[in-house]
Amino acid sequence: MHRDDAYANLVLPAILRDEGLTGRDAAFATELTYGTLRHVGTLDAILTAAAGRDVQRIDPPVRDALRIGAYQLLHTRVPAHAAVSSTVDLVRVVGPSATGFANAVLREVAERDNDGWVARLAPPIQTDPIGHLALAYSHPQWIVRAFSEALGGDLGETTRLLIEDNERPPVHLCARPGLADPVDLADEVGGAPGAFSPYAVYLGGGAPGDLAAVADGRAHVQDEGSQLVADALAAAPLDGPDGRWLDLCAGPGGKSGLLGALAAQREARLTAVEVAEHRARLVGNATRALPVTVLHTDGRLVGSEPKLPEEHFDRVLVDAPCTGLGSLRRRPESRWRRQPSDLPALTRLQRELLTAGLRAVRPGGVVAYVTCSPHVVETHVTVTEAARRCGAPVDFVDARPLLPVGMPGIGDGPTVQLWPHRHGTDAMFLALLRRT
Ligand SMILES: C[S@@+](CC[C@H](N)C(=O)[O-])C[C@H]1O[C@@H](n2cnc3c(N)ncnc32)[C@H](O)[C@@H]1O
Repeated sequence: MHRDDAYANLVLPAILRDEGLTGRDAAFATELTYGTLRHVGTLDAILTAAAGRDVQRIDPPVRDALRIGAYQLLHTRVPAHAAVSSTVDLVRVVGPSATGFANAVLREVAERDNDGWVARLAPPIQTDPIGHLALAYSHPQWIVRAFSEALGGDLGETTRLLIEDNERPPVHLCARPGLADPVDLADEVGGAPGAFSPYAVYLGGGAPGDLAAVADGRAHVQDEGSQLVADALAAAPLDGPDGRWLDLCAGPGGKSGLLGALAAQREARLTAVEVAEHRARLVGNATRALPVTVLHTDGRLVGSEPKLPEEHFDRVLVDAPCTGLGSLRRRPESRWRRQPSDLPALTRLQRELLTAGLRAVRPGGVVAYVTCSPHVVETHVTVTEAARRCGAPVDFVDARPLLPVGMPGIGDGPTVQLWPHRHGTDAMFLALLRRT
């Protein structure tokens, strides 16, 4: 993972298959991999202290073995002697000259539990709350700062969010409207209907790729929050025609799948735009048999691409590329890959795509701007800037009444922010804008 910049959720299943690991062994290997990747920031601080030298100066294969060993010692019920000896056995393979060193470092790590190490190494919460939370809950400081800002500076809530990010989330399915009933689907897959989305099913366990309902297009894998924001766009009140829907950033096709199924029920047609060729193909697969036209092009070409005329569409979704800080639970390595320096290029693209969406919608039509990030620069700042610069009059629509009745903690409007620790969803942001 560290050497090749790979993604755990893509690489690990193939490795487990190649190694013939199944059942409890596969589950344990998965927990060690995901857990170590999530906690690596804190583990590295602990290993640096235990080794008496910067962990970055340890030979990478030995360093990775030590991280896995420290994770076992501090976060699992594996007995300390077993964690140390299995890690030393691993070091014997990847760096034989370092076995004595690894043994000494891990014995030092085992001297304290995780809380003991945090108490020793983290800066005091009173003087450096961001630094404290970053070390205690293994997130980069800039991400903790961004979360805290989006949560109005509430450190208690920020802490709950960081804790939630370190948990493995359940898989959510979307029972496609008109094609599957969520209660029946929950029975079929041994899951439970979702708490908020009328289409959601929480999968109890097992691989979603093996499910007949997913294979035959009655359902797809999709976070419940993603379902809610797509549904809110479809539910926004509209005067006049309602047959032309547009998804300007469609790949890999989760929201297009749900919008396409809703469009089928309402005799509407969805145009799904995606700039990356392989992702456009995924959108095609995800929307087979639905009233969806996939367009492999740049969404910013509204007005110059003949199939994307200005003032043409009734409902437009701009599910913009973003840092993904709202779905760190699902991608254990991503918090360490993302950098604050990613923001300027991303926010510029977000602004340009939202501006294009606002040009594509007809007067009276609705645009939903969505990110799976709660970073205020990607949410409120982008929306305000795009609305100001788009050159057309736009109003905010209060999105809250378009979420399920009584759903708590979605913000003070007119935009909506969902949270893993409040709703069990990814941290989806939704702004609804109407061209006047
Ligand atoms: C957040 S993802 C969309 C997720 C998707 N709506 C879903 O629910 O599955 C953003 C997508 O926008 C695409 N994208 C990036 N720049 C684009 C552009 N200029 N025009 C169209 N699509 C773009 C990315 O390739 C990526 O697939």
